[in-house]
Amino acid sequence: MATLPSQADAVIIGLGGIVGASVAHHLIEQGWTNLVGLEKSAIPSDIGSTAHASDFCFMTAHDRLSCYTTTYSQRFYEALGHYHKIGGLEIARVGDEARLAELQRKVASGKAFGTRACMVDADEVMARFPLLDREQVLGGMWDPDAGLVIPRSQRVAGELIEGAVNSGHLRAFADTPALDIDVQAGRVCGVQTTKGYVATSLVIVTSGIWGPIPAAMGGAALPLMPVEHPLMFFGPFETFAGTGKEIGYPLLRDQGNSAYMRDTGDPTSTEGGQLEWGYYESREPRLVDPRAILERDRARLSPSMRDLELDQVDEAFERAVELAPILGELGWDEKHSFNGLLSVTPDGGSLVGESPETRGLWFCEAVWVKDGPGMGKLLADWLTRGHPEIDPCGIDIARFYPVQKTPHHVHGRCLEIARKIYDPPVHPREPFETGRDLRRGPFWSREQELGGYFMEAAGWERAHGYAANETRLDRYLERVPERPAEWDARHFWRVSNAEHLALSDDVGMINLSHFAIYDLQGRDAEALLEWLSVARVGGDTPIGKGVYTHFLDAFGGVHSDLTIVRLATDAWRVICGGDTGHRDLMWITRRGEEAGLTRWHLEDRSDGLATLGLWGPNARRTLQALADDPEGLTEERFPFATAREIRVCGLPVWAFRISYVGEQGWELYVPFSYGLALWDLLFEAGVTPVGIETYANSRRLEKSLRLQNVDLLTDYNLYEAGLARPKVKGADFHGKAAYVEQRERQHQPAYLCTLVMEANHDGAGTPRFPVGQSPLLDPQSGDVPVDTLGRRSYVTSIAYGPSLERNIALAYLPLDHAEEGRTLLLEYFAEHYPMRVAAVGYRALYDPEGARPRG
Ligand SMILES: NCCCC(=O)O
Repeated sequence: MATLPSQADAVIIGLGGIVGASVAHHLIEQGWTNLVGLEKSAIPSDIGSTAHASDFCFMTAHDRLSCYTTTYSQRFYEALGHYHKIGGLEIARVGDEARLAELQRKVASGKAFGTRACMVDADEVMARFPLLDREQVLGGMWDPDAGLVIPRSQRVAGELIEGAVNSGHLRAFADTPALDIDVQAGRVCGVQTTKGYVATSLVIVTSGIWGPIPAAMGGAALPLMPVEHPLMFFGPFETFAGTGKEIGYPLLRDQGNSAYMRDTGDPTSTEGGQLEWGYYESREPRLVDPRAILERDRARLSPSMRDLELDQVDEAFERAVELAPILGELGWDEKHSFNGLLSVTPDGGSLVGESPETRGLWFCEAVWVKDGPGMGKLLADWLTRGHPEIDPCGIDIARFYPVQKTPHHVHGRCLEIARKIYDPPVHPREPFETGRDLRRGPFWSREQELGGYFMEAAGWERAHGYAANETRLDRYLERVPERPAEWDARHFWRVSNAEHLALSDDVGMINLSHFAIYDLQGRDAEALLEWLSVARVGGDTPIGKGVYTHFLDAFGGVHSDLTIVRLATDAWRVICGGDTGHRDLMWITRRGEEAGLTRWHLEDRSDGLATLGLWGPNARRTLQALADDPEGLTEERFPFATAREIRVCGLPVWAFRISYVGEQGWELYVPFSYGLALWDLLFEAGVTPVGIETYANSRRLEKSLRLQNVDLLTDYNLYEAGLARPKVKGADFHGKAAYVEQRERQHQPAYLCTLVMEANHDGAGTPRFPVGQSPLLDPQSGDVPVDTLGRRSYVTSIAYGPSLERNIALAYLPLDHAEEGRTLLLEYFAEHYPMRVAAVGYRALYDPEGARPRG
């Protein structure tokens, strides 16, 4: 038996599944040579989710990263000779028009993110999968590249590990659980195992449903819960007996019933295979504590294969038989049917990247078989090059604030996600029901009284509009179109657009308490912020000056979009969006450590300072009427992009003259205890409360303002995003070399453009107000434009702008399409809407000269 080495460059905990094996394979491919893999069971694992997985690969999803990792994985399996591309069907049943519409939306996502899915009618569904009752089928989606990992992803894991071991760069240890992770001064130092201790500065946890256990050993919280997933087998099913086929029909998803189905041809048997039917419990999913998973010797089949109770599936199974009567005819194989455990997370995304709690503790968790090799590649890129080739913001473990990783929060959200794995179609604006009322600004009680329509972001409750404004602003509602299509109007309140107009006519206040606010001070604070920022924030930057800036990754990709205000010679206030705030915090601390800049102190003010945006042509007049020093608020004495302390009827307010809504005004920062008083003063002075919808969507799009992780991604540089600065600052900064190289190019491969919808009526004459990310098509070719780096054009943000009376969108277009006046087609629920390019690069459509905020 091999002896555990005393030292390794990386230790993988949970090597034996498809994820651990893929991570090892891709690290070695990228030059890593001294890896140790620990597996508590056999190699490949015979107890984890890989061992019982159905091995499906459906290609198409509503998010770009998932399409990227699945496409990579599919090609990877195919190249190994372990992929059977039989295609996949997703069907809608008769009477379920909403499901059919969802499939149309999915086809559009496939176009946006690079898969080949298309709609098919009921006859074609039947031709491809003849086991169904034709009377039940409304139509479907065909994913031609979908398929099955054959013989098994478990076998692929075994082959990858064998190859890695044979390369001499991986030492693999079966039956070797990790007992503890040695962490000293916040850094991983080694792993204690049943076979001894191995020193290492890098641990990668790929333990699947057990992931939270090694995470806790390393001092980290991993927000993941296993959930039961019934899998039933019927047969023998003889259609493909003796044909040599391992699977005969395509994969079939019946999401309206939260179920899927496939045949297992089993060419090794003359009796044939079986029919497999799987179900995602959407009423009462059964979550399992990872610590309560049975040990191997106590489980009938395996720890991740629990016994199935028929009452878990009764109604769904009846519906399954309606669709596929053969399931009722073939006998149920009780002995081999089971409840497979799989991982769910609080937002449905995988958990990848370095733990915020412990340096050197990395995760690649909550990954499906269809994404295993893709995630392995992504993680290897991240560890080797410093960043993956696709922005990992949606899977980065650092996206969660600590409170979002507490057991109560995780349980509620995981339950919601488990219900949504297949059903119902998830709306892009859909709020969570659990984990609400977690973080509330001091204005919350007033917002309640006004009938706030609350949604949640980063734990904060934010009103998108106020019911009370429906009568106060009824004159504006006349100028705001109704949204007759239910999907377009879902989780949207028309009054928000009336508030938008009222703010621009007079003055409004917006609760911005969700901002993440970090005050930095100390000897290295200036050097640190200068090192991270594209813009100059130190040096001769005057005290009180606010600077809009970006943090770049090493390749010049846009990682953070934020504002930094100099508070004193050695102190700065860093203001980030709530959604991005925790990742920005990790970026500041970790890049600082790496640069040896550690003599600074950071105070997180996010829960102590509430923010009200006061904006509109009458903002100054209103504030002057309340301020202790009205003359101090004139244009001359309080210029744009400056900040200082003021008193508002005696209340201590830090006022920052800035605008994200294209109007004159201030962000007013106030200690929480004074928040209600400030709100009441402004309200009594006649200021209209305006929901966050205006700030985050409608006016943002009218001003062509980009949102990090939505329009701004590390996949694109600042020149492409239209946000590069006129001059490159002299001092060095993170990503500068790439930034300078990008600047020297004559053209960029793509440009972020602003587009307006020319005609928004669908084929039935219904006006549409698209939501979500949709592909753009070239009207000549009918294809999505693709730039020279292979990036596809899709609408990153879209909203109706009531001041312009148009749907307005942002999208990256390749150089040869980024041309003002050019028209592209937006695909939305299978219909096409002309979108005219109104601006290439950054130029606002509302008040393009920017006169209003400076007025
Ligand atoms: N558990 C098998 C995967 C099913 C699916 O991809 O829909």
